[in-house]
Amino acid sequence: MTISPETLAKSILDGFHSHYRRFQVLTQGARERFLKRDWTAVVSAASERIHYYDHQVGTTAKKVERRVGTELDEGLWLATRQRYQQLLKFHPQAELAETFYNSVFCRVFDRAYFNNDYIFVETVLANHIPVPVENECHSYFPVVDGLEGTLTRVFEDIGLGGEFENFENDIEQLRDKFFERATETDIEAHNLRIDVLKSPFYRNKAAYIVGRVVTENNHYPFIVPVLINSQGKLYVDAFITRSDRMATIFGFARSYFMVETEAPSALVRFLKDLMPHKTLAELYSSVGFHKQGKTEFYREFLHHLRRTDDQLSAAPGVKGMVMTVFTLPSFPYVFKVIKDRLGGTKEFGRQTVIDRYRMVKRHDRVGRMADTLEFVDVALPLKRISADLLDEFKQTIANSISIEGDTLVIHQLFVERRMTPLNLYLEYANDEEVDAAMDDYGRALKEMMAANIFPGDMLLKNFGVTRHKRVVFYDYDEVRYLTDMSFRRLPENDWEVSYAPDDVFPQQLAQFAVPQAKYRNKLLKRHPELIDSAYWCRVQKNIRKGELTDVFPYDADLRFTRRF
Ligand SMILES: Nc1ncnc2c1ncn2[C@@H]1O[C@H](COP(=O)(O)OP(=O)(O)OP(=O)(O)O)[C@@H](O)[C@H]1O
Repeated sequence: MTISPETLAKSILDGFHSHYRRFQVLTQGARERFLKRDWTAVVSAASERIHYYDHQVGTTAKKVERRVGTELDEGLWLATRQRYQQLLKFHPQAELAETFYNSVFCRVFDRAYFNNDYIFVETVLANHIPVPVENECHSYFPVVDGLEGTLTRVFEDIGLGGEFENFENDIEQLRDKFFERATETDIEAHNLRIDVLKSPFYRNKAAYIVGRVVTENNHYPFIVPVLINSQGKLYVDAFITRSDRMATIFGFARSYFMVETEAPSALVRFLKDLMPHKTLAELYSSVGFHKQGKTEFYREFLHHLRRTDDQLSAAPGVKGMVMTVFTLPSFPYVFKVIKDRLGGTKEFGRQTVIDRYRMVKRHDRVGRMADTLEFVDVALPLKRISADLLDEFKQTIANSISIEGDTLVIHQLFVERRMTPLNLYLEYANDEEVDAAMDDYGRALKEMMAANIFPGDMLLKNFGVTRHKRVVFYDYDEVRYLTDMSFRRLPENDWEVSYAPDDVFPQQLAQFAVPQAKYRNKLLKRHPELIDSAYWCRVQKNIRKGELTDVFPYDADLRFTRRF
C-alpha cells in the first residue's frame, strides 16, 4: 500500500507531540517535587527527561521504517518535508518539531540526503517566530502603588504554591536590595515596570523567579532564588542582578532547568534579551531542550565556518590518552574524538568512555562539569583542517573518520565549551589568581563529591578555567559514582596493603593530582580535609542516606539573612 506525504508528515508530528507531552509532564512535576522536598525524584526526573527524546525518536523511526522501509523514495520524502513545513506554520513548538523531524529522518536514511531538500538543516522559521513573544511568557507589573505591593503581586501571580516562612521579611529584604541596586544603576525606583517570566525555573533544591526591571531607557535582568526549609516553608534566598552572576546560574556546567512553557522560542528569546552573551544553543539547552541546543549549535557552527577562514588545529595543552582534541581558534568550543587505541594505563574500552560521557550529561553537573554535545557523522570541510591535525587524525582516529571528496566525516564527536586548561592558566596567573584558582579547584572537587561524582583523574590538566574564572572539570573517561569507590586509609606498612580496583587512598590524592608543591600547598591550606579518608567516607555516607547537599550557583555573600 502506498503512503501519502500527508500521512507520513502527520505520523512524525504525532511522534513529536508524544515526546513534548512527556517532556511537559516531567517538567510540570517539578513544582510538586520541590514542595515535597523529594530530591530523589528531582534527580531521576531530570535524567529521564534527557533520555526520553532519543527513545521517542527511536520509536517514531521504527514506525517510519515499517511503513516505507529504509530505501529512500525521493519524490515521497521531498513532498513529506514540504507538507511537514506547512503543518508547522502556526505551531507553538515549530523549531523543536523541525529538529525532531531531522532526528527521525537521520536515524532512518543515509547521510547523503542530509540537506535542506529533505531535512531542516537551516530552519525555515528563521526570524519568524510562530508565537508572539510578548504574550506568551511574561507578566507585567507596573510599579504604581509602591515597590512592596508590586513585589507581593509578583509572588502571588507566579504561584509557587506552599507557604512562606516569613513573607514580610522576604519582601522587605528584596525591597532593600532593590533600592541598593537602583542607586548603583541610577534607576528611579518608582518609575518602572517589572516583567516576570510566568513560570518559575526549578533546578535541584531551588525555584528561581526570572525577570527584568524595565525603565524608560533600559532594562536590568534579575533572578530571585526561593528555597524551602526542613518544615516545608519557603523563603527568598537572594536577589541576583549582575549579568555575570546570572550567566553562571545559566552556565554550561549546570544541569537543565525545569520550566513550563508552551512556546520555547518565546521563552528563549526573552532569556536572550536578559543575557545577550549566551547563544541560542546555550539557552535552549539551559531550559532542557538540549537537542534543540544541538541543532542551534550546529547552525551557529556552519554560519561561523562560512564567515571565517582559520583552521581547525590541535587544542592547546597536554595531549590526552583517550581523546584527540581539536579546536577552531575563532570559535569557543573544542571537539573530541575517541582514539582508536586508548593509551597508557587506561584499562577500559571505547564503550566505557562513551557511557561515562553520557552518564555525566544525565547527572547533576553542579556547575563543575561542562555539558557535552554528542554528534554522529559530522561533515567538516577538509580545507579547514590543518595539515598537522589531519596527520594526527590519521594516526589516532583513523577508524572514526572517512574522507568523502572535499569533506571529512567524523563518525562520533563530542563537543564542549573551550576553557583554559588549569595547568596552562596557572603558568601565567599572578599570585592572587593562583590562590583563587587552587581554592576553586578544591571547591570543585567537593561539589562534585557532594553530587556523588568521583572524577577519577583529578590532574590539573583535566580541569579548565572559564571566562568567569570558575574551575570546571571536562575529562570524563575515568568518572565514577562516589558511592562505588572504597576510600581507605593508607596502612602503616606498605606490604600489608592489598589493593582492590576501586580502592582510593585520599592521603595520596593531592600528591598524585598536584605534584607541584607550590600549588598543592595552596590547595591543602584551604581544603585540608581532601586528604583525610574519613572526610570522603562521611560524604559517601551522606549520599547513601539520600542527602542531596546544597550547592548554590551564587556566592554565599549574596544570601539573605533569615529572621524568624
Ligand atoms: N573543554 C576543554 N577546553 C579546553 N581544552 C580542553 C577541553 N577539553 C580538553 N581540552 C584539552 O585537551 C586535552 C585532552 O583532553 P581530555 O583530558 O579530555 O583527554 P583525555 O584523552 O581524556 O585525557 P587523559 O589522558 O587525561 O584521560 C586536555 O588536557 C586539554 O589540554
